[in-house]
Formats: sequence, structure tokens, C-alpha cells
Amino acid sequence: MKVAWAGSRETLELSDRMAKLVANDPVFEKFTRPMLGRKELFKNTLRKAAHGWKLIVDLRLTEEEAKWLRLYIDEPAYTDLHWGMFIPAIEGQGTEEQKKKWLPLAQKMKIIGCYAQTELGHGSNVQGLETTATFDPQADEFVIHSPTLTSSKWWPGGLGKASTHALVYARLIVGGEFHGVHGFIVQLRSLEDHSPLPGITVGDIGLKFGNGAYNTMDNGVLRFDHVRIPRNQMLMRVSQVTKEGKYMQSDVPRQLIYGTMVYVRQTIVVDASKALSRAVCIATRYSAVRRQFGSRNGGPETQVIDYKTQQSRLFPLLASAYAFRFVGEWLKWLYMDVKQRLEANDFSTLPEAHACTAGLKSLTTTATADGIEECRKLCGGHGYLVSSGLPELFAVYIPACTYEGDNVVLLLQVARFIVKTVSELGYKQPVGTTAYMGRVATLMQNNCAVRTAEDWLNPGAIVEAFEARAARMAVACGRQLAKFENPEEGFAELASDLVEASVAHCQLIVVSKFIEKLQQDIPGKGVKQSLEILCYVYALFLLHKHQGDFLAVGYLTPKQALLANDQLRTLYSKVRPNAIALVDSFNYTDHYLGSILGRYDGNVYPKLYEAAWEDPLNDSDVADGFHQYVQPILKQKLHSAKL
Ligand SMILES: CCCCCCCCCC/C=C\CCCCCCCC(=O)SCCNC(=O)CCNC(=O)[C@H](O)C(C)(C)COP(=O)(O)OP(=O)(O)OC[C@H]1O[C@@H](n2cnc3c(N)ncnc32)[C@H](O)[C@@H]1OP(=O)(O)O
Ligand SMILES: Cc1cc2nc3c(=O)[nH]c(=O)nc-3n(C[C@H](O)[C@H](O)[C@H](O)COP(=O)(O)OP(=O)(O)OC[C@H]3O[C@@H](n4cnc5c(N)ncnc54)[C@H](O)[C@@H]3O)c2cc1C
Repeated sequence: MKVAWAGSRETLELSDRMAKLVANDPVFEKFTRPMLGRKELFKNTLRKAAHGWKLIVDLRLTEEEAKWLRLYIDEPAYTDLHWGMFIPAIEGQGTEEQKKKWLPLAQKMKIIGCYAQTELGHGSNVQGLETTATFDPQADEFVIHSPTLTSSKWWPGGLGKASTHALVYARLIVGGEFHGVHGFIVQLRSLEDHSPLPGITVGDIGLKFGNGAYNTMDNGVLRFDHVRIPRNQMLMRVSQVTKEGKYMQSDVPRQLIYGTMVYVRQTIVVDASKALSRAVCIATRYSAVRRQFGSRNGGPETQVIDYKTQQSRLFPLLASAYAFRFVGEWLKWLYMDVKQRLEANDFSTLPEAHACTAGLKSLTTTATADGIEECRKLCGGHGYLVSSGLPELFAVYIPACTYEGDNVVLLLQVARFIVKTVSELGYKQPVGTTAYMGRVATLMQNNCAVRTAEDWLNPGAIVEAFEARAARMAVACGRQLAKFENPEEGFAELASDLVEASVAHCQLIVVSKFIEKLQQDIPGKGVKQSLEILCYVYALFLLHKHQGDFLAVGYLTPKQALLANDQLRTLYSKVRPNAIALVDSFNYTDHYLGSILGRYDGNVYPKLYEAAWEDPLNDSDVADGFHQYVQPILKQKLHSAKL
């Protein structure tokens, strides 16, 4: 199962080597992180990032090894944006000449870059950005300017203190005409002493949610006062500005300017399975250690993992972690395929890639953020201790529902794609993830054939149920929209229904990709069977949770919905004996998990007890401030006996 989770034996071995390298290196210690003040915390992150880079250089790690190393260091840092957005943006939107100039500098870390798109006034509405880039043909330069307070760049990770350069998204103005938002490479700080260059005001935006957590990142604010950059620092793969001041658009679609977001959203789906699996690993191991009630004749109490309610909350999350792992694998493949096509100037699959990355990013991050919090509750009171690892994981993870596109805004993008597909059904055969809509007549007509709980153990029955629900919800939205004279008004009015239809479409993708995964050759005794059980758990859990949809569209009867729930209970009993093995298969070191409750050896209570004494408050028996603030109260002489 470790191989199935990792994707291949090679990846398992490679990631295992990197995990151990980090776990055994004292520089990467992270348990004191929540106790540190902001300055100390940030300096510590800089130290870890520098040490990580030294290892990459000294040990000549490959790009793949370096990625795993950064993952296991497990501390958000400026390097995430440098490697994760600045470099990919230049790769995707730069010309060959620009790539030749900037990529070697960035890859050798001679410069540090961030992705400066969001502003104080606009994040979701990219076309609403206010920063301007005005071409000055006399000087052959762009003038980058922040005309208003709300045009201040606000949020970019790595911008606050670390970056020397930024990829700045600004409205292009040539010859007094606006040409939409484009990307520009702008140097922010001196490469000699790191001080901000003239015309640049830059700093950190302040503390964020949670102790430690995302505060290791220097999310920044940035203002430009007529900062000049050479013309060739506008990324010009999509459109160009000539020396003479002529704006030219190549055959490449404008949307490619948003290409970095497609790339990052795809990586966020893969990361969702990592974050959720960490939380599930902690909650599952602890649920096997923890005992409450049920002692008979002085024997041990019941392990809480044996309670059906615990199983019905925990096992769907375990199944979701696997489901997100496999849909992430597929999405990576889809992205690589689109990338290759784009390089050959085939842009036909870009809209689907945008819809899939946007929708799956939204679906998986929402479920993961909620899932981490559920895991905290599954661990009872001890889950609220920082040493459980769950509060920090939650605090670091939840912004994933917002960054790289607010999850609702992204689902509305999916809705546009679905509505367009439905409206074109008469003359255009849908392909890829919308191919099922080509069978819309059948899906609208046929109802579920399940008669017994066992009938639900059939991938065909499950896929058809999810297809029928998604198709019927999409068609219902299409019909409602058709009643509006102004389609945009209709879209705004029906937005909540459209979001629900998008969720149904995205859940269908995840379920289908899990089922497709099971059609592949999966080596290892019992591995495929265990994955099949998890796949059914994932699908039937969703069906149970959203049974209102399935019933409302008239595909299921209440009896069939009840049968699905009966089957789900049986499946939980089948997961139980392998639950610990299924989380051990994630192959996480105790260092990466960062949780006393999730320790591999299960030695929870002695270690919790030990850790309590390491809290700084326990450095002395009498706390600082006691004599000043508490003792006077204890010693006071009150006049009223009642008080
Ligand atoms: C204890 C420690 C624990 C550690 C745990 C580890 C957990 C992981 C932690 C990870 C740590 C660090 C990682 C940090 C990473 C943070 C990165 C965050 C970076 C950012 O947030 S960058 C900023 C991102 N911003 C956004 O995403 C903005 C969202 N808005 C948009 O994307 C768009 O503007 C829009 C909403 C899509 C715009 O809509 P609008 O209708 O206005 O669109 P346009 O008119 O502009 O275009 C319409 C046209 O274009 C199509 N289209 C839109 N987007 C794309 C696209 N990306 N690709 C292709 N096509 C696109 C759209 O479909 C329309 O097409 P049509 O005309 O209909 O054919
Ligand atoms: C930790 C973190 C790191 C980040 N890193 C970066 C970075 O490196 N670089 C960068 O450029 N940016 C970064 N961002 C910014 C991030 O990309 C934006 O915050 C995100 O895109 C959401 O945009 P917003 O803040 O404008 O939200 P808003 O759009 O203001 O959202 C507010 C509310 O309005 C709703 N809403 C907005 N528009 C619509 C609509 N059309 N229909 C219905 N509802 C709507 C949303 O659903 C939400 O509920 C980061 C943000 C965070 C939190």
C-alpha cells in the first residue's frame, strides 16, 4: 500500500530518503515553533531555508529530491513562492530570450522572486487590479505605479522581507490605451544590501491566524512610485509591446496569462491529500490508543476507534485522503498533457484544464480544511493541544480555501464551463470530464436500478448515480437560466444553485478517477481489495451526505438511499481491521507528523506528560507576575464578609 500511495517504488524510496534526511537533522526541529515570537520565528525559517538550500547544493539533489526535501521541512517559507510561482510564471509566460536570462538566476537563487498579483482592493477580480504599467517609448521603459491606496500589492508570500524581485501583475497602458493585466519582472531590493530600491515601499502585512503556523511566511505589502523597468521585463509570450510602442497579441490565448494559477491549483490538489492524510493518520492512531467506557469485569475499556460514530466520521476522511491522492495524480497528468499541447500551440484543452484545476482545488481544499478540524474533534480534548499537531496543521492549511482563488469564486468558474457545455449539446459532442453529458437524454430518463445493499458494490451503479445527479443538476440550472433575458443577471441570481451543480460535477470526477485507478494493475496482496473498500466508502459517504440532491433530481428513491447507508455501515466494519495499516502506508516520519497523539509507537500518555513540563510556564513553580498581580488579591483585607 505504501507503493500505491507513493505512486511508484522509486518515489517511495526517494521520498523516504528525504523524509529521514530532514527528520535526523537538528536544524529542522520544529516543536518549539509555536512558542517563538514573530522575529525569532521568521529568522528561524530563514535559517532552515538556507540549510535546506545548502543540502540541495552540497548533496547535488535532483529537482524532484529538492521538492520532497522542502515538503518535509514542513515550514511555509519564501522559497515556496520562489520555486512554486515565480519560476513557473517565467517558464509559462516568458519568451525564450526572457527564460534564458531570468531562469538561471532564479534557479541558482542569485535572485529571489515572489508572485505579486493580489492588491489591497482586489484579489478575485484580477481584471480589477489597479497597479499600472505605462509604456514610455522615449526611454523604452515601463513606468510601474500604484495610483491609489487600494492598488498596494497585498498578500504576496515572500514579498515582505525576502524577495529581491517580484512578478508584478499590472494594467498595461500603451499610447494612452489600456490592454488588460500583464506580468512584469520588477527588482524590488538592492542585490548588495537588500534595501528597497528608489520608488519602492515594501514590508510585511502583519500577524496571521494561529501561533507559528503561516507566520513563518512574510506575506507583504508593496507600493510603487513611478518605478522604471526596461521594456523587456514585461513577460511577452502572450502579447508584446514593440520599441515603437505597438501592442501586439500573438496566437496564444490571453488566458495563458493566468497559466501559473492553473499550475499552482493542480499542485494544491496534490497537497490536499498530504494535509488530510496527516490529520487522518494522527486521529486514527490516537483513536486506537484512546479508550473510553465499556469495560467488562475490570477488563480494558473500548478503543474509541471501535465506536460506530467514530468510524463514520473518521473513515470517510481516510477514504477522502486516498481519493484526493489519486485524483491529484490524474490532475498532474492532465496538466502535463495540456502543457505539452500548449508548447505545440494547441490550446483546445485549456478551458477544461482551467475548470478541472479550479473545481478540484476548491473541492479538495474545502474538504481538507473541514477534515482537519473534524480530526481535532475526533481526538477529544487532547486534539486541542498544540502538541497534537492538529491546531498548527489547521492554521497553516485553512488559507488554502482562499489563496489561489477563493473556493466559491472558483466553483463559479466551473459553473460557467458546465453551463456552456450544456448549451452547446445540440451541436458539440462534449469530451473529457464532461463526456457524460453527451448521454444526457439517457441520464435524465434512467433511474437507479439498485435493489439491495450489495447492489451498491458496483462501480457502474455508483458512476451512473453521480453522472445522473450532476447532469440533472446542470440541466436544471440551464433551464432556469434560460428564463432570464439577461444571462449575466440569471447567472448572478442562480449562483448558489450553480455552485451546487459544480460540486456535483467535481465529486463525479473524484469518484470516477478513484474507480479508474482501481482498473489499473495494483500489485501487493490485498492492496487492491483495500482500495476498493475505500473507494466505495468515499462514494457512498458522498451519496449519503448529499442524498438530498440525488432524491431531489429524482434519480434515487428514499429506499435506495437507505440501502446505500446500510452498505456504508458494513464497509466501515471492513475498514476497521486495516485502519492502522492504511495510515502507516502514508509512510510519515514522526518528525513530519509533528504529533504526540499520532506517534508511530503509540506511546502517547508518557510523552504528553513529559511535554507538559517543557512548557515555559513550568520553568518555575511560581509564575512571573504572581507576586505582582495575584498575591495582592490573596492578601487583601476586605471589609465585607460576603466578598
Ligand atoms: C504545521 C505545518 C503544516 C504544513 C502543512 C502543509 C500544507 C500546505 C501548505 C502550503 C504552504 C505554502 C504554499 C503557499 C502557496 C500560496 C500560494 C498563493 C498564491 C496566490 O494566491 S496568487 C493569487 C491567486 N489569485 C487568484 O487565484 C485570483 C482568482 N481569480 C481568477 O482566477 C480570475 O480572475 C477569475 C475569477 C477566473 C476571473 O474571472 P473573470 O470572469 O473576470 O475572467 P476574465 O474576464 O479575466 O477571463 C474570462 C475567461 O478566461 C477564462 N479563465 C479564467 N481563468 C483562467 C485560467 N486560469 N486559465 C485558463 N482560462 C481561464 C475563463 O474561463 C473565461 O473564459 P471564457 O471567456 O468563458 O471562454
Ligand atoms: C495565506 C495567503 C497567501 C497568499 N499568497 C498570495 C501570493 O503569494 N500572491 C498573491 O498575489 N496573492 C496571494 N494571496 C491572495 C489570494 O490569492 C486572495 O486573497 C484570493 O485570491 C481571494 O481574493 P480576495 O482576498 O480578493 O477575496 P474576495 O474576492 O474579496 O472574497 C471575499 C468574499 O467575497 C466572495 N466573492 C468574491 N467575488 C465573488 C463573486 N464574483 N461571486 C460570489 N462571491 C464572491 C468570496 O466568495 C468571499 O466569500 C494570498 C492569500 C492568503 C490568505
